[in-house]
Amino acid sequence: MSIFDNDIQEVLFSEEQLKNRVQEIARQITADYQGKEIMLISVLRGSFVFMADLCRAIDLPCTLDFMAVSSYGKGTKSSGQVQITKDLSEDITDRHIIVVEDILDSGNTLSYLLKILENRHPASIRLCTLLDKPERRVKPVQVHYSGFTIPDAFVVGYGLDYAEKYRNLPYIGILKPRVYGG
Ligand SMILES: O=P(O)(O)OC[C@H]1O[C@H](OP(=O)(O)OP(=O)(O)O)[C@H](O)[C@@H]1O
Ligand SMILES: Nc1nc2[nH]cnc2c(=O)[nH]1
Ligand SMILES: [Mg+2]
Repeated sequence: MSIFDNDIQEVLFSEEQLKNRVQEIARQITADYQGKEIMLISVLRGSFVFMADLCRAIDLPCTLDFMAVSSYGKGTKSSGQVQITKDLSEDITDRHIIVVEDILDSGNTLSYLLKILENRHPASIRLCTLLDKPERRVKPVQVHYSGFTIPDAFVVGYGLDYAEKYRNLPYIGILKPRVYGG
């Protein structure tokens, strides 16, 4: 139960389902990178909840860094203009990077971001996204780890916002269109 329940049309993933899937992804990453040290890069702000759960379930030497980009502003459609509002604190040269995202939608954010990071010459770079909305893709993006494929609907919760709200909802749900005037 949450004070936001009334704004949610349908629960897509419960807390339990999210927890189980995050653990599966973490096990896969742990197996794939045996003998290596990895660096997780969380794309703020949406991925902070996923990052917090994922990193604690990965059993590898691991460093963390954060980058902030924004293209949605207060709306439900990508502006197409991706802005870096905070860059990394660490050098990623020769590091094994996993970019951690909450959602891959049009692909505008990640195609832009991955290009920038690749130019910094990491040893390797992979993308881990909790949600993927392939129907909406405008820019192609290669995904290595994906939690769930979802339909074309605006979702909130578990870090994902609408106009900065709902990030603290413990589950992921489809927002009622009346909430954003859709
Ligand atoms: O594939 P795309 O269409 O580019 O959409 C995905 C991006 O949109 C959201 O970020 P947003 O710009 O809303 O910033 P936020 O993480 O601070 O909410 C989300 O966290 C992804 O980064
Ligand atoms: N909250 C939220 N942010 C997004 N960014 C891109 N797609 C979405 C979505 O469905 N929900
Ligand atoms: Mg957002």
